[in-house]
Order: sequence, then C-alpha cells, then structure tokens
Amino acid sequence: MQLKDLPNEAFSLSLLSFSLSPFFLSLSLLFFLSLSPSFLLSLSPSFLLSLSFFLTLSLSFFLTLSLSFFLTLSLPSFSLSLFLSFSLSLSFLSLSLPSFSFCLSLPSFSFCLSLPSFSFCLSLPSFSFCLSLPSFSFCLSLPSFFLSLSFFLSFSPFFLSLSLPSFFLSLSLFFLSLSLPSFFLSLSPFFLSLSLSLSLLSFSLSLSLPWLNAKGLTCHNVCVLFFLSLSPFFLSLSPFFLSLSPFFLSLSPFFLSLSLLSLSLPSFSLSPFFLSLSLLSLSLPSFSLSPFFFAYDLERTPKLDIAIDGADEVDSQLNCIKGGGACQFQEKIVASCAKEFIIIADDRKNSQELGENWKRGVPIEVLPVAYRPVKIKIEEQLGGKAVLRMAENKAGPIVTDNGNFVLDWLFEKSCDWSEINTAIKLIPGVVETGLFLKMAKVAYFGKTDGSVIVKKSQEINNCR
Ligand SMILES: O=C(CO)[C@H](O)[C@H](O)COP(=O)(O)O
Repeated sequence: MQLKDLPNEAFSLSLLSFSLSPFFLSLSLLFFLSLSPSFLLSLSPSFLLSLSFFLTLSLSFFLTLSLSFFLTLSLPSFSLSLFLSFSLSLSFLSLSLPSFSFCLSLPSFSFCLSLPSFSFCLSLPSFSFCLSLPSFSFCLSLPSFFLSLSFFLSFSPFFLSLSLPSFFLSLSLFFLSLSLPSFFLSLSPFFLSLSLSLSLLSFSLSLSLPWLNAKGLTCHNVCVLFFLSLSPFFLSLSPFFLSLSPFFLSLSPFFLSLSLLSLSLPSFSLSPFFLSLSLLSLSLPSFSLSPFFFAYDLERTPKLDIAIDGADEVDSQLNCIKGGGACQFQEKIVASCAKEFIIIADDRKNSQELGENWKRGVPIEVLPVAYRPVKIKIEEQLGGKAVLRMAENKAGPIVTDNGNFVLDWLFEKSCDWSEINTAIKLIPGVVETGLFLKMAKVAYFGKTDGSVIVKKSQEINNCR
C-alpha cells in the first residue's frame, strides 16, 4: 500500500500516537508528584500548580492533536505533517516545563525556608546524588545534541524543527539541574526518564526515518516507525517506575518487556516477538502479585490466616521461647493475629521442657527507664538472674525495634509457664515476654540428615 492510498484516519492515528507522548508524560508527572514528599508536605499550593500544569499540557495535547489533524488534511506530504506535529508536541512540552518547574520549586522552597533543619536532614543523604545529577543530565543531553546537529547538517529543514526543541529542552534541563539542585532532586526520576525518552526517541527516529525514506511510505513501514517510536517511550518508563516505590518497581520489567515487544513487532519475525511475549508474561504475574507481597501493616490487615516463625526452643506442649533476636514483642503481636501459628526450626530447638537445650533464658522486653526495678523484682519474685542483654557490635545494651531493652531471665528450674508469664507481665515496665504459650499449632524441625520432625498441637491434646 502506498501513502496516497492511506485514508486520512490512518494519518491521524499515527499522529495521535506521537502527540500522546506529552500527554502520558504529563500523567506520569502528576503521578510522580502525588508521591513526592515535598508535594505531600505542601499539598495545597503544589496541587493547584500541578493541576494548572496538567491543564496546560492537556491543552497543548488537544491543540497539537487538532493541528496535526488539520495538517494531515491539508498537507500532501505525510512526513511533513508527522514532523511538524511531533515538533509541535515537543515545543509545547518544553514551553510548559519551565512554568511547571517554577511552580514546583515554590512550595519546596517555602518548605525549606520554614523547616530548615528538617530539610537539611533530608538533603544530607541526597546531597551527593544532587551533585551527580547535573553531569548525568548533561551526558544525557549530549546524544540528542549531536543528533540534532547531525539532523541539522545532513537532512532537510524539517529535521531542524524536530531536533531543536529536544535540544533546547535537554539544555534547559541541564541548566535547571545546575541551578535548582534540590528541586531537580525531587523531580529527578521524571527528568531522567524524560531526557532518556527524548534522547531515545530522537535516536530511534534518526535510525528509522532514513530507512523509511528508502523503503517508501507503505502502511507496513509506518507501523514499523510507530512501534519503534513506542519502544523508547516504554523503555524510559522502565527506569522511571524503577525509581518510585517497591510496588512500582514491578512495573519496571513490565515496561521493559513492552519496549522489547514494540521493538520486535516491526520485524514481524516470530522469535523476538515470542521472546518478548514470554518476558511480558513473566513480568505480569510479578506485577499483579506485587500488591500481595507488599509490606502491609496490621492496621490494614489485622487478621492473618497464617504466621510462620522460628523459635529458640519448643517444648512438648509447643510452648516456645522466642526473642533470641530481640524481636519477640512484634513477633508475638503478629502470631496473635494469625489463625494458625507455625514454627519452623532446626532440631536443636526441639525439647521436652523449656530450658533443656536453650540456656540463654527467657527474653523480656522492658522499658529502658524501668530495666533495673524490673530486674530486681523478677529476681526477688521468681529467683534466677535477669541479665541486661548487651550489644555485641556497639557499646551499651541492645535496643529493640521499639526502643526498649531486653532482660534475659535465666531461670533455675522448669516452671508453670502460664503462671510465670502472667507474673512477669504484671511487673510495671515489662513490655512483653518471649514466652509463646499455646500459640503454635504445629512445629517442623529439620534434621541434618534431611528428615523433618513434625509436632502438632492435635497430638499434644491426644497425649493429655
Ligand atoms: O525469636 C526470634 C527472634 O526474636 C527468632 O525466631 C529466634 O531467635 C530463632 O532464630 P533463628 O531461627 O535465627 O535461630
């Protein structure tokens, strides 16, 4: 099929794909904004300003679309209208970026002014990152600069209109990154992906346009161009999503695969196509499963079906001592929220009675202010010794995830653990004990020969 045979709608569709990119960029920007801390901290002005930016971009998008359509109808040359619409999109995008950057810098600037110590703390770890960004964005702008130059020198004036906006955009990004490091930091993933996208787009166009000229403007070739221009877009989305949160991390392989897919589609040869499809299908489950593996807290999921944990010692009744790692408080909360609590340990943890194999006592989490009175009360009421657990790699006692100390109660003889647990918990200053009584339903003990001993609470009830 030749160019003249193509209906106007086909042109419009191709042009639409080009003018879609600023639209999606603006969407991703908005999305990124909603995640950036400076946006959250200065919600109202930032929201209004980003909304205005979004409207500007949407306007430019529709303007570009209508212009493209008009050009398609009126201009005989398809490539002419294609380049013009693309350069127009880029121009609109670069026009709206400075105003947007200004909008964004205002709230973060006022925030920095009002909370200098906080912003200082925030900026410290990212300082080195800030320093490296300008040079990085400069590097990114170089290829598009040279591409622009080569376009300018070797092709028609239409290429000039295509390459100049992207060149100036990269240049402005470079200066922006030099002059507004803190601002650039907050937007860095977006700008990096934008620069990458533009560079790759220019690059793929530089590769595909001469090829298209040589091959002729057939429907198939226009498709090749379409998919080639899509792939850098998806490719640039990949690092963009990578830089966001763990959830969006899973989107990264997805977009990487999409880029591969769109790269392989034009060739219509089956092997890269199926390879990409398999990659895509590989990344889809991780994407769809990611919400399930997200670190939800007990506020969102207070009821759990199952909790699996290790233990320091498990007796014949499936009572456990836990807290060798000083995490028993949070572990007990989690275990208490689960319908089934399962222990997996090696067979050295398998005992008839607590204290048989585990000689480091019952870990007790205590408020730091009360550790000494608690220690004295335990020793007076229950005998044995309550020893403040000291850190191995730093001076002073171990501090738990909850900011507390741990006393290891070295008991003298086997006890009624339920009574002991209640007695310890009644001492003011005690946060939680490492005694997990009647909580586990089943315990699996792995042996060195590879076999597994299974202890079930059912069996225990039968034994009683
Ligand atoms: O209770 C714990 C941490 O507070 C652990 O489950 C317990 O110390 C067992 O650890 P490991 O399996 O590494 O021996």
